Parts: sequence; C-alpha cells; structure tokens
Amino acid sequence: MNRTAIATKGLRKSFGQQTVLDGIDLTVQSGTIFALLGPNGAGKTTLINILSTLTKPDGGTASVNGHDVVREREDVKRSISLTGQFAAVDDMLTARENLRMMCRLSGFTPADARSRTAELLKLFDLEASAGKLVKTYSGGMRRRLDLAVSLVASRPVLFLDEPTTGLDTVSRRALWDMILELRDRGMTIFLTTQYLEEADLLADRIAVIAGGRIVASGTAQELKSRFGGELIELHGADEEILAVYATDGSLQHIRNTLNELAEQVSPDTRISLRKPSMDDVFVALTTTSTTSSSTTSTTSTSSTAKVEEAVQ
Ligand SMILES: Nc1ncnc2c1ncn2[C@@H]1O[C@H](COP(=O)(O)OP(=O)(O)OP(=O)(O)O)[C@@H](O)[C@H]1O
Repeated sequence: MNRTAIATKGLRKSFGQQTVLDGIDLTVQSGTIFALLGPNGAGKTTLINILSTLTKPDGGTASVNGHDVVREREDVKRSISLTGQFAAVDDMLTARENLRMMCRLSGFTPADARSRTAELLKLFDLEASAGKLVKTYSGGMRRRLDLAVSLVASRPVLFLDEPTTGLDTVSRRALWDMILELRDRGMTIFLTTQYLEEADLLADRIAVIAGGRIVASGTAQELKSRFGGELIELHGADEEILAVYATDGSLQHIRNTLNELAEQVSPDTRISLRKPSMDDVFVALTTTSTTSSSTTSTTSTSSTAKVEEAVQ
C-alpha cells in the first residue's frame, strides 16, 4: 500500500526581496527515492531545510511522516535523518570510534552500540578501514561515514543534500548502491542533486525546480518521453551542436522536420539522431533559448520544435 511520506502544498519562502520558493507542491511516497533536481541557487537546500525543520516557511504547508513541519516540529525531527546534521565526525577518531560514540550519545547501551556500529560499518563498506583515523580517509570514505553516522538512529525518512558532490565516479557509484540499499530496506529518501545521471539512475520520481517553482515532475522515463521519440541534432563544421529538434520518432515527422530545416540551414550542416536524455530535459526546463548553446538563428516551423519548446 502506498503511503505519503512527504507532502507540501503551496510552500513559500523569501529571503528579503528574493522569493526562493514560490508555491511548491510535492508528494513523496514512502519507501521511494525522490530527487529534487535544479541548478545552483534554485532553492533545493532551502526546501530541505524547511522539511527538516531547520528553516520556517513563510506560507503553505509541509508534512513529513504525517507531522506538520511547523506545528509538530519535534515529531518531524524524530522521523528524519539528515546527512551532515552531525557534521561532528571527529577526524582524530577512527570510524568505529565515531560510530560508537554517536550510538552512545543517542542512548544505545554499550552492547547495542557495538552491534549497530558493526552493522553500519558493513552496510557502508567501511569494515576494512574501521580502525583507521578518519583524517586518513578519502572523500568517498568520509562521505560514507557521514551517511553512516546520520543513520545511527533508525528513522523512516532520510534527507540527502547533494550527497555525491565532489566525489569521483567510483565513489559516487558506491554511494548510489548504498542509497538504493536503504530504499530497499524501506526508507524514504529525499535527495537534491545537480547531477542528471544521479537523478536518472537513482530516483523513483524526479521533480525539477527552477525559478522557485516545480517546473516538471515524474519518472525519468516520463520526463524524457516529453520529447517524443528521437531528437535531431544539427552540427557545425567543428562538430559543435547548433540546435536540437524534437520529433515523435516517426519517419514522416523526421522527414518533414529535415525538409524544413534544409531550407533554413547551410547545406554543409551535419545531422545526427539520438534518444532524449535527462540533460535535454534539464536544459529545456531550466534555461531560456537565448542562453542555451543549442540555439540557432533558424525559426521554428510547423513540424520543427526545438527541445526548449517541446518540453514545456
Ligand atoms: N539564509 C539565507 N539568507 C539569505 N538568502 C539565502 C539564505 N539561504 C538561501 N538564500 C538564497 O536563496 C537562494 C536559494 O538558495 P539554496 O541554497 O536553497 O539553493 P540551492 O538550489 O540549494 O543551490 P546550490 O545547488 O547552489 O546549493 C540563493 O539565492 C541563496 O543565496
């Protein structure tokens, strides 16, 4: 049975004159991974801060695990883990010592602290280095320990603010596996990211935030399918992409689009066909055609639709 873990309605937040969240409506089902995707400064951290009770909204409502984030703040706090919340991972202690200390501070008995520590070291693949000082850890190991520490107390909802920023590809993939494992154990995970691939591969549902609003939401497949079947890319002499046009993938539409483009672009323009990616969705939703590198001086005609137009 699907249960709602996080819900917001008309959520608003401004800092001074700047409106950061301009009426956010979201629903996240229990036991799923939800990715909030958006460019720098879009309001992702502000939304996580509101949902985790660190910041008060100016208007609208939000609930986590059935509790209102303003009126039932303590209940919300007891329902969530937030990575980085306990940024106090001590560099001069080992991972095992850090975890045991956090367990004891959270009220575990010594025996329970030992077994929870062992469980978390295993889950986050830190057993081999559990006895080494944290100051000797790589960025990826450190991030895994941060996550392990934030999960000392078992809570149903986990907030991850850009969990893999700055990690190399191997560490990023290792962390993704762990996030998926947490979801499979029944946790609800709300993460923010600027990495399209991360949202694409991890999330059950994605919402794209831009200009203080949710401009699109759905599964990765649903978002990509807004473009239809195939994209036509126009390339210049140096292989640079001049423009991207959406088609429904049918021979008829592709032929009509090419015929119309042939009248507008120089004869040595090259073309290629490809499937839509999350990058296309993101660029189309978060940039205007004047700033996109995929613009051209051609005008849209009856069967041509640049990706920025196709997805709106
Ligand atoms: N406490 C604050 N006081 C004033 N302005 C703030 C405050 N917190 C955030 N802002 C502003 O609100 C906007 C959104 O910030 P936020 O950190 O939520 O964005 P973000 O999507 O998380 O960005 P990034 O991906 O860069 O972390 C930014 O313009 C930021 O400068």
